[in-house]
Amino acid sequence: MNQMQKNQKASAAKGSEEHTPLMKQYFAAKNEHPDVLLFFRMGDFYELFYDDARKAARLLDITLTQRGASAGQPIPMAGVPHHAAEGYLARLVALGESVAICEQIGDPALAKGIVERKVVRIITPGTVTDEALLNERRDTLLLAVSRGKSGWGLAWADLAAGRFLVNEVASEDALEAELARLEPAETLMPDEDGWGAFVAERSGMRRRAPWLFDVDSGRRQLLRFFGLHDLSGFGLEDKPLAVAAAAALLGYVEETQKQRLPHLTSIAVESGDGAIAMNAATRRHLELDSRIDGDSRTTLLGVLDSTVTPMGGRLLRRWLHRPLRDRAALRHRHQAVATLMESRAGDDVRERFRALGDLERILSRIALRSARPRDLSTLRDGLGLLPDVRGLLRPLDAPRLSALADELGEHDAHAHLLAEAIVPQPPVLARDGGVFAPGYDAELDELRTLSTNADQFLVDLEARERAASGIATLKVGYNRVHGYYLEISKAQAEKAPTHYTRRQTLSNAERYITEELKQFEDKVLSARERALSRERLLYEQLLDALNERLEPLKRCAAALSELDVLCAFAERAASLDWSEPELTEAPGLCILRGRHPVVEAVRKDPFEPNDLVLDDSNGRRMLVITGPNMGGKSTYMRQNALIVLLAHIGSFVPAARAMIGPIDRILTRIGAGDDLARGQSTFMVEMSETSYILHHASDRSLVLMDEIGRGTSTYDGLALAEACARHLAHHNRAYTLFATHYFELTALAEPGNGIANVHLDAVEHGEQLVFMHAVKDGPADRSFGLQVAALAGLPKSVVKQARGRLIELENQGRETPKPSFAKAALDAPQQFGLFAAPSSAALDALAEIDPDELTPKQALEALYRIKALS
Ligand SMILES: Nc1ncnc2c1ncn2[C@@H]1O[C@H](COP(=O)(O)OP(=O)(O)OP(=O)(O)O)[C@@H](O)[C@H]1O
Repeated sequence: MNQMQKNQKASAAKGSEEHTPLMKQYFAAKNEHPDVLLFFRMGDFYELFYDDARKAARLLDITLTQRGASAGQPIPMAGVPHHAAEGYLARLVALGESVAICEQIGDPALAKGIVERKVVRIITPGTVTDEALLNERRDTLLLAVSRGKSGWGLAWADLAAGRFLVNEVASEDALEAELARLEPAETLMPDEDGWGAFVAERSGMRRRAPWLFDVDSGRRQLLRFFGLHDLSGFGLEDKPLAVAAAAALLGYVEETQKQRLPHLTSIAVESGDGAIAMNAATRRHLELDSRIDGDSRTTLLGVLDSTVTPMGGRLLRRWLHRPLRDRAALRHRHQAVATLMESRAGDDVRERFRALGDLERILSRIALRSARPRDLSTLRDGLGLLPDVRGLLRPLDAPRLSALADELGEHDAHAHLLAEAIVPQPPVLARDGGVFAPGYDAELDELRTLSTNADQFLVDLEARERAASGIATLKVGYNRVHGYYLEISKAQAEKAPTHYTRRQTLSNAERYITEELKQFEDKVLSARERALSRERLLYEQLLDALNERLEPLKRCAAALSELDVLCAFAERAASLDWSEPELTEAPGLCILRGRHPVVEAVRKDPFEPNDLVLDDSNGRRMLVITGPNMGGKSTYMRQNALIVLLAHIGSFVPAARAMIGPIDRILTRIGAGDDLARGQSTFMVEMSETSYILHHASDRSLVLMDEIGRGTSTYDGLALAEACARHLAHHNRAYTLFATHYFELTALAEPGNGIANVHLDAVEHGEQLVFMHAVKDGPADRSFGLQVAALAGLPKSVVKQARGRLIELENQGRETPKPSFAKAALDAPQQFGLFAAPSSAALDALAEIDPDELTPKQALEALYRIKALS
């Protein structure tokens, strides 16, 4: 029980007799929903009390006041206006808070005592479906995790899109990777000990009673929910942990939404086998869609996402986080992109899509019966585009595009229905009517005619009564409370005919009703009322008709989303000069004139393209990359990973040519900007990420290692870096890019052992240092560390002092033999010339010389000789 609950319980218990009836009602509702903020409807406001009020005041920056006292204690209170509640709810949900909405149920005017109130809905970060509470371009997921002997079960649902998926994973690492991929807004877990911090400390975590994750009752629950006899159709028979998670998730959704969920019609298994595996660290390091500094534009998604519709944008994000291994499917995507680009049909489709809207979420709202009139008009306009889009796709020769054209389906009847039913620009809310077009429903038209003709009747009546009474200023009016009236100014009131009955007295006028006006009022008002209820009925019927076609309509929305993404790929490829990658069956990576898509996009100066060739035949599986700070090592490594990733989502790539063999994983160890936030030391994180890589990399994995070992003392770091490099090269045999400042590691490269050196260069122009950014074969010959430090604005005196010390160190290094730690620390048997001493021939020659015996000329010649030997 948290502090808030204790306070409230104490306060409620202290003197429940003395609590006002209203507060008793409040406590009853609050006790049922102790863990969420309770929005308690009072007239035009939602009020929050006690700790809820304090919390809301803090989170929403609203005023904390007091509402009298109950049980002798002042009641802290904060409130938000009912009409503006959506904005506040959106902020709370974005902060990971859940809110129970307690509405007034009865009519306050009719209630004896206080009006009845009831919690009608609980809004939680993972279950929201209201347009205003959702991020347009990001899936909002609710996820449940179950735990068993064989691993973990995951189930996640996107209620706003009507998707429900499950998976099982065997290791904690895989669980963490899935959480990083899916980024759920809310996660349900059994309330038990022993969860890793990456689960237990996630924001939006909700602990639930462990028995809610029971497999057997979970299976029964799923069968009941989907109305099935067995779960084999979903492929869930041998996935008990996934079943348990799915049932826990459904239970929570039913509990909070308090309504049916007809749009969750099936569960799909999304196993990890079909995707290129990327762990949480890799997703972070590659800055796919977020950066530590929060600038999402300078991420891969920021550059790549030129989708026109929000649903296309969301699909692209999903693709980016789940690169495929199915090369046939990828080739079909590449071919579709090439065709859209060459034919320019992509541009035409995109043009049409600008009017498309978010059909995927609209269909969910139709299923949940919360669709608003403008959702229906957007759907109408979207369906109206289909013939055109199909026409654009038909002539194109690409199997995926033909398949998508088919999946769009035929929805003419429903397009027609909507076109006939809805006025061109319907109102925001269905409540006030005016949604249905004239001619759609005869009964509605008749009722509307009645109220329209009423206007003429009133004009006539006014004229007649003026003439009969002789009061020229008499006028007919209407107000909500008193209905229709005849108004006469105070001065003329005496002339009012006797059959006028007084209805209302104002300071300067009297208002009357007549029998005729009363009859008219009943007829018109009831016509209006009946027209409104007729519209409500028609609205429900329209939703019914659309719900009958929900599945084909959902398939249509999915096909439109995919088309949007493929067209965006075509647009990007054309605008950014990207080329079609070749997915080869032969292993290896050959990327010619590759570029970093994000660095290229943000740089004002041209980007220097670089090649990467890794395969067995040329003896290069690992590149040791050296070069100055700022030389471009990290950029080079990441650009190759991003190119591989882009190829595996179906996009073209920023390279002149890319031939890419089968890849099973992308693994990275780069930088460590967010380590402190994660409560581990920089070095600890570095080592645990490295350990993960050494345990998981295969000969089909692409591994990036950036400056490993730098987090500890030089010799420890160097020893570890070399041992890891050797393990990766000889044991994992992964395709590895290994950037390092330890020049000693360049000695790892030997003919035939799969390791090669490349370097990046800089040249000094007087005081200036110019980075070439070109990757060249061979090791770097110097580091320019001090020059870069000077560029960074280190005080001149410090740089000067460092330069002096460097010379000293270098001289010492030459004199003192380096410690022979390497053999002991490294696990590999081979001996590498780690700290290659000056060549022994040169030393021998030096030993033979007696300087006292030499003339200056002989000394100079000897020096040249020794230099040649070294
Ligand atoms: N191929 C390139 N063409 C043009 N500019 C580049 C290229 N590669 C890198 N750069 C520029 O150089 C900057 C530094 O690159 P990067 O961070 O990759 O260097 P680094 O060698 O990894 O440095 P450090 O060793 O200090 O981490 C980049 O931010 C980018 O602006």
